[in-house]
Amino acid sequence: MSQQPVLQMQQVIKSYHGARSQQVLRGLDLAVAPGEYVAVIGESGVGKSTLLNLLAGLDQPDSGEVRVKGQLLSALNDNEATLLRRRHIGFVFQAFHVLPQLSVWQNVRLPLALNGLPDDGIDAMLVAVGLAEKAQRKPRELSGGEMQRVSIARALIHQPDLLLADEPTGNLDPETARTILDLLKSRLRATGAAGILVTHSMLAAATADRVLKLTPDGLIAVAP
Ligand SMILES: Nc1ncnc2c1ncn2[C@@H]1O[C@H](COP(=O)(O)OP(=O)(O)OP(=O)(O)O)[C@@H](O)[C@H]1O
Repeated sequence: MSQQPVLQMQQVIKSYHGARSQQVLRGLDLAVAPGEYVAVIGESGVGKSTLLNLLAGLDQPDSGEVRVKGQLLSALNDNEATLLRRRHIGFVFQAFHVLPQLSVWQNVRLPLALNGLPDDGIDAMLVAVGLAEKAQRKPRELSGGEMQRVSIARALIHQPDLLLADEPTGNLDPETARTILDLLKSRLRATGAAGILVTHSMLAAATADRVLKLTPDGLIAVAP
């Protein structure tokens, strides 16, 4: 990889110590180049959410390194980790997580406001995701597919380097899911962000450039 990876994991180990201890990730390595779109599939309980939480700096590995834009996450304090996440990462979730009291336009503006950036590009982004005419609507007036369009627009408006998508089409019917996956890919391409799509669905994963299967033995490349 000639450019510095936007995301790099090296020998990441993560265990949980509940009623019984369980090592979920056992020495994971992953590098994602700027602009690359990678899907991670894997069976329920194998550790996909655990992996995403580590990538987002929301949890810490027992050992090993996670770097975002070259910055070692474990070297950052909580405030620095929040700032890195806010500025450089966008999130899309299965449950949308749009704020119900804000309009579509205000939801999309949030990352700009949080980063102290000007309100530029919101209208163009809403056109790009097909929501220009619904800018003043509240989320309760939207369909599931429309809500996911809002969250894609919100995840990319501040031009993050990395987008993390956790089962983004899990709540959508197959036809809407297909449209949303196509939109996600085209918006990633348009903004130049790298993407990590975590999904159960091989059909969804096949829209990415590279598909990795998370297994108890690590990440294994599979043909898209
Ligand atoms: N906070 C926690 N404490 C203890 N065990 C946990 C915790 N979070 C996850 N686990 C366990 O770690 C394993 C991996 O969970 P994780 O949620 O990462 O899997 P997943 O691949 O995302 O699953 P799914 O596809 O069903 O969402 C599971 O066995 C789960 O029970």
